[in-house]
Parts: sequence; C-alpha cells; structure tokens
Amino acid sequence: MSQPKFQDHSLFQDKAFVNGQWVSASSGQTFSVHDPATGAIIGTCPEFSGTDVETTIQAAALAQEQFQFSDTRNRAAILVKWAQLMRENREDLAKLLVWENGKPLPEARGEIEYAASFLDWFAGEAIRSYGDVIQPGNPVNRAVTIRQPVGVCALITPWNFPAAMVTRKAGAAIAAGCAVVLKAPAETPLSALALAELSLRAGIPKGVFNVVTTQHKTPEVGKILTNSSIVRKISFTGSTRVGRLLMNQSSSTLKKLSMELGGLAPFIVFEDADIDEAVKGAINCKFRGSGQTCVCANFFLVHKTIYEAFTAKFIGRVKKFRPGNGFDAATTHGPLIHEAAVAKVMSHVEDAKSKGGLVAVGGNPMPELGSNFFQPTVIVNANSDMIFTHEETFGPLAGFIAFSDEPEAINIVNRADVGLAGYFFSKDVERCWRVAERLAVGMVGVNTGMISDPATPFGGIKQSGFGREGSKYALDEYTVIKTITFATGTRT
Ligand SMILES: NC(=O)c1ccc[n+]([C@@H]2O[C@H](COP(=O)([O-])OP(=O)(O)OC[C@H]3O[C@@H](n4cnc5c(N)ncnc54)[C@H](O)[C@@H]3O)[C@@H](O)[C@H]2O)c1
Ligand SMILES: O=CCCC(=O)O
Repeated sequence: MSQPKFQDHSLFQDKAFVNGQWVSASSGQTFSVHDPATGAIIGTCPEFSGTDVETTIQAAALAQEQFQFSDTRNRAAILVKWAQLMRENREDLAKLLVWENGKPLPEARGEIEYAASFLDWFAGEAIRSYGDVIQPGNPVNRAVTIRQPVGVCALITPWNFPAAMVTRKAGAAIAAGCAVVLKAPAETPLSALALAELSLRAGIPKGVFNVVTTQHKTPEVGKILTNSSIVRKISFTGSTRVGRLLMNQSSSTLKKLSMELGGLAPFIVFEDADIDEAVKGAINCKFRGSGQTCVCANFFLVHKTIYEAFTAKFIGRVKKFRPGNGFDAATTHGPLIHEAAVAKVMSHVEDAKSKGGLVAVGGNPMPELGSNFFQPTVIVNANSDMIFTHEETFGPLAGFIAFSDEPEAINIVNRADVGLAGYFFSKDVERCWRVAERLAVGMVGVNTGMISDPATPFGGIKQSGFGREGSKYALDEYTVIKTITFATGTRT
C-alpha cells in the first residue's frame, strides 16, 4: 500500500501550525517525510528557522496572557472535545501514524486511544488545583499557597510515539493554563499536525497550541527554544544525549525542565515465576513498536533453573512473528525508523556473538522487505559484558542471561547509569516487595510487562531524567507555587 485512503483529507497537513494558522517557513524551505517501510516520500513540511520559531513564541506569549486566567472548566471541556475528535477520526489518525512511523495498524489504533486517554485524564486534572494554608512564624500573619501556570512551554517530542507523546505533554500543559510551542520530530511530524487541526476544531484558543517543524535546523531551533526568556519550561522526551544538551542550553534562562530520556529496562524472571505469564509479559514488553519504546525490556535475566524452559517458550513465540508493512493485515511487527537504527541493532548482535552469545532466532537485517527491517532476534548464552546490558538497543533484540540468585540479578541491573523502567516476575510476595523497592529505576512492573497508563506517573531516575508525566503529579511540572501572606492586623 503506497498511500492510505483517508476519510478526511484535511487531517493531512503539510504546514506548521502557528497562532491557529497553517504557515510555511519564511525561507520557503521544506524537508521530506518518509515512509520507513518503503522509503517513499510521504510529503513535505516547513523547515522552520530560529526566526520562525521566535515568531511562534511571540504568538504563544500573547495567547498566554489570556489563557493563564481562563476558566478551568472550559479548559477541561476543550480537552474532552479534543479527545472525542481523536476517537471520531481514529482510523485516519492511525493510518497516518502507520505511514510515517511504520508500526502495525492495530498497534497504531492502540496508540491513538492511548493518546486520547491523556486528554481525558488531564481534563479531569484541569479542575483540581490545591494549595496549602500555613501559619507563618509571625503570629499575626496567615499564608496560603496557590498553583499558577509556569508560562509558555516548549515541548519536544520523539518519533516512536508520534501522537501519544504530544497529548501526554500538551494535555498537561493546557490543563495547567500554559500555551505551548511543540517541536515535532522530523521523522513523524504529520501526526502532530493532524492533532493541531483537531485542536482547532476542539476550540483550543489561537496561539495556545502551536506546532513547529524542522529537520536540518533542529539544533538552531533548539537553541532558540532553550535561550528564550519567554519560554519558561522545556519538556523533552528523547535521548539522554540531547536531554543533556538541552539542559545545558537552558541554564542561561534557568527554565523549569522535565526530561524523559533513554532507558535500559531489565526483565527478570525468578525461579518461582509463572513461566507462561512471564513469557507473555516478556513478549509484549520487548517487541512493542519493534523494540523502539523507551520502556521496552532491553535484556533478560532468567534464573538458571528455568532458563531452558523459559527461553524455549519465548523463542517459539518469536518464530511466529511476521515482520512487514504496517498496513498489511498479516504483519505483526513493522520496520525500524531508519537505517541507523538497523545498524545499531546489528552492532549489538555482532558484539554479543563476539562474546559468546548464540543467535537462536533472527540476527540479521531483512533487505528483502526494505532497508529498515531487522529480524526479531533472540540471543541465548548471553552475559553481562555484552553491550546490550549497558546501552539501549532500541530494536527487536532480546538477549538472555542466566543468573544464580537475587542479589546477583539486582547488582547487574543497578550498575547502570540510567534507570527508567524495570520488570520482574515472581509469585513470592515478600520477594515482590523487596525487589520492587531495590531496583534502581523510576517504574517497576511486577508480574506485568505493560506499565503505561495515564493515571500513573511516568519517568525515570539517574540519567533517564527527571520529572513525571501523566498522573496527578504531571500538572506540578507545568505550574509554580505562589505564596500569599496576609497580615491580619496587630494583636493586643
Ligand atoms: N523516556 C521516554 O519517555 C522516552 C520516550 C521516547 C524515546 N526516548 C528515548 O529517545 C531515544 C530515541 O528517540 P530519538 O532518536 O527521537 O531521540 P532524539 O533525542 O534524537 O530526538 C528526540 C527529539 O529531540 C529533537 N532534537 C534532537 N536534537 C535536538 C536539538 N539539538 N535541539 C532540540 N531538539 C532536538 C528531535 O528532533 C526529536 O524531536 C531513545 O534513547 C529513547 O529511549 C525516551
Ligand atoms: O517511549 C516512550 C513512551 C512509551 C509509553 O508511554 O509507554
């Protein structure tokens, strides 16, 4: 399928979205967006410069003046409407997502629902804002705290969840009363632009939700967003390398920051686990988005007494996978995003082989399908010197290490300098609490491989970043506390 059929062609936008208008780059330059399955050009988007982004920031600043004092019930209503429009247009949004990202259509539909559920969640949170009443040291004073919107926010999102990362950030910012400038990823800008079209229909005021696109000028645009004294907050999801750079650049204007960065999720299977449940959890966790999910398991630790039984069942499941074009109904797993991603998985496979790993399934690119496809791969006889135990693969490679006892498994996990998610399976309740509390990560899945939910805080520790998205905590990221002290008069 070279071009999907859309019900509503106006969701396919090829301009940036500024102050409620569709605009080109001032230079007239564009960049091409590609289908990762075929390499074909899908369309073009404006190559925004720093100057174009400055104009966008000004528009957001103007909108912010009104929006920050807007009725929170109205914010909730427009978020609910936005979610409803997403669901009404689910098929078109899902097709667009498959086309630019490559994930299979059922998975893309799941992402659209996941994305819409953030808007519902934040509609609920928009109307809940609490402060404290405090008795200051001075007995004649009384103090209260209120939460206020932080101001204009820059949101920088990745290509692996082209819709859900937009709503997870923008939903929270808008609920809190902030205008946003969203910089979409060059690989998958079209989903963000389709959401912009729906935001207009939902009644989000002009200038409150802006989407800018750029490819070659990304570093220049990043500098403008981070150096701007109008932008008060950066929320970034992406690699640790870029997160560090943005944090560094933001220091000149001392912005509030949220950083959702790379992970290295371990998946531990203890000897007392339900093996079938653990295999199911492991498959779902490892191969979501063909392994291109920041909370995907990166490597497996399986107790030596169940290693053979577990890996045999896991391998049996992987052999049934059918990689292919995401629009093909038989496809279970789509392509990787680009050739560099394929090269990275290959380098992790080669490294494992050179250190004694045995390829049980896959192990190679699939040029017969296209240059971005890699075989779902399982490596057994792995050890903790292999690179995939230190560095995120972000691809369909599952390496299995046999371990002897709980402290050994925890030590292998906790030596990492990142800590986003971790998973383990065990039927021993005491062990469940003990291990969950000892793993040095921000999120733990106990007897489950799926932990993402708008109601629960999402985020990491160490070099996986800081800040929490989703949940009741997300609005803290987009608000600041103001203390108001009242003098109550002199006491006689
Ligand atoms: N923690 C999370 O929630 C999460 C989610 C998705 C991806 N990731 C991580 O992201 C990585 C893969 O995604 P990626 O390749 O898109 O990461 P990336 O860091 O290269 O890009 C992420 C975003 O940052 C932008 N960007 C890149 N350089 C920039 C600069 N100098 N200034 C401003 N913006 C810039 C990109 O255009 C994109 O929009 C993986 O390591 C993965 O774990 C983390
Ligand atoms: O990859 C990043 C986000 C994944 C998720 O929300 O489950």
